[in-house]
Amino acid sequence: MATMSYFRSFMGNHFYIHSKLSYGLIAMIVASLAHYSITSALFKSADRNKNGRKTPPVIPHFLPFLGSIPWQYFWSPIKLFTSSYYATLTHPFRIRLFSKEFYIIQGQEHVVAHLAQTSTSNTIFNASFLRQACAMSEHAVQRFGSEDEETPKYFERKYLAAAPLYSWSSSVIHRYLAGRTAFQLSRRFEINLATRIGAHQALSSPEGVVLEDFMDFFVYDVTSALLDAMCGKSLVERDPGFPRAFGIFCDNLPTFMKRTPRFLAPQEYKAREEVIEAVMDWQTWASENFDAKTTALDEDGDDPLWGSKFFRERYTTFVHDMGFDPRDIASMELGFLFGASANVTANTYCCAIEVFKDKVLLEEVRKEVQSCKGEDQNGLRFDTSRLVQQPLLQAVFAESLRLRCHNMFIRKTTEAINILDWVIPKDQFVIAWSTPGQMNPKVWADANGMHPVDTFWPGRFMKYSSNNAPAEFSMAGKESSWLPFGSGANLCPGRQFAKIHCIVTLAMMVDSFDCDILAGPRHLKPDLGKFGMGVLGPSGKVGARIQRQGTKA
Ligand code: HEM
Repeated sequence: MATMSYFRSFMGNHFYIHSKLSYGLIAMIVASLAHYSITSALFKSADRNKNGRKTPPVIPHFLPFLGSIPWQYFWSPIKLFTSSYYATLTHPFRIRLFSKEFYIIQGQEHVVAHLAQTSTSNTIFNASFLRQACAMSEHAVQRFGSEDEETPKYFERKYLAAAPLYSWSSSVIHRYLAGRTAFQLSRRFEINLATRIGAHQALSSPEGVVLEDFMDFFVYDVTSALLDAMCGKSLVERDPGFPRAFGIFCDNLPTFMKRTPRFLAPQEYKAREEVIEAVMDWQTWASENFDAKTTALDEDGDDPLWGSKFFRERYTTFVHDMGFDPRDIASMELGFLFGASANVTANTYCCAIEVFKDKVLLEEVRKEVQSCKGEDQNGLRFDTSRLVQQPLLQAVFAESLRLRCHNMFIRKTTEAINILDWVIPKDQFVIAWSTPGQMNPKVWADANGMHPVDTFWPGRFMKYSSNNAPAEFSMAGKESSWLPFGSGANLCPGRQFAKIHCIVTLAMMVDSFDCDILAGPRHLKPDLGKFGMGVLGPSGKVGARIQRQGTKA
């Protein structure tokens, strides 16, 4: 009897617990479906408000407390923006993650209007970059973000919503990368690169050499030519290992930004330490040896120790006048060198691979390069201003960036803003990507579907007229869907130099080398690990056989 009643009571409890669980589960499913239906209905109605000011709706989701996580972003981000539900959205909306909300801007006209805002701030990105990637001390990062810092007297504050030091530093950079100083930088780069290519070991023997990693040419020759052009020869001369360590540093931005523990990436952290030390050593040495009375300056005020007035003056202001630690200023300048080199080198590398891979394209590029040759008394090989106007070379540059450069633009509103007729309140995170526009088939597909948008085809940027006139480079009507350099208020100040760097390097290479690319499609696929952080280089090592031009059998 006792056993029976125990059995009955056990079964009764069991059913009771089970049915409670089942009811709970059913209730949760019903609540989730109801929540999804409500958020869907609100989402659909958000764009219907014709009275002007609209609020970006929350993306439909099932679980009220969890929100919506676009998982695909983590393994296939380009597809997320090109062939998922998110790709169909053409207006601003909100994503909710636990208790946080982010505003996501979709639709090209909205993205461009968002980037034009001057009252949104990117300080949060700048601070994380300096702290996490460039290892600047917390004290210095705080000073950069402080509204209480005073900038030098001659400074006119920029209209952007940025703390005084960011704003000042940015305006000095804009000045350095414009007009005559930018022109001189380009010339120095061109001369340095010509010298390095001329002395290249691989080209001294007619058989040429096989490079296990084609990127080595860009790290040791192209990047060194650029560093020498910006900083003078002393940075690399004082630490000949700098280009290699700098290459590792640039290639590992995600490692630092994600704060990967040091024991998982010892080589990467070691490389970062080396480059910070090297920049500090060069700057300290230049500061100790520069003498305003005796050091020779050229007609632009540049000197051989600092390479340019730009670095000399920034050091004097930050270290001598404002009392920053030289190591923190080395971190800051490392950040600048990263900005000036990482994307530009990766894009030029990708362009060289595309051009050497396609023999028809190579011959067409060579014809353009040939038409711009002419030695001047300074040893420059090309008429650069003519070279950078060549249609196919420009198209190669633009198409590589369209396909490979994926930027995430993250801002915080400092006041309520209007993005066309959508209103975003103060103190909100607003995010946009360059990807949806750059991969939009409606904008970029060719008429007969021969060149899908995920393939490299410079013809997208060429305009052919019917009356046998030469083809022209054209971006007409597509500008808002091509945002590798951003747009509006924070547009990249190095974009003109980036074009010169790419086209001049390509011209010198095709004029000097024959080159076989020794890698299959698997290795050439974009490295999605850096998605959102600029140009995606190939995901594997790319071998190359290079040989002096014309010596190939
Ligand atoms: C292909 C090459 C390049 C790409 C794709 C690129 C892309 C960008 C992007 C997307 C931004 C931010 C725009 C925004 O937040 O709205 C930016 C900013 C910046 N870029 Fe570039 N860039 C390139 C080359 C260069 C070069 C060669 C230099 C310097 C010589 C440079 C210096 C800078 C600086 C200093 C900023 C920050 C500007 C400021 O704070 O006002 N960039 N770049």
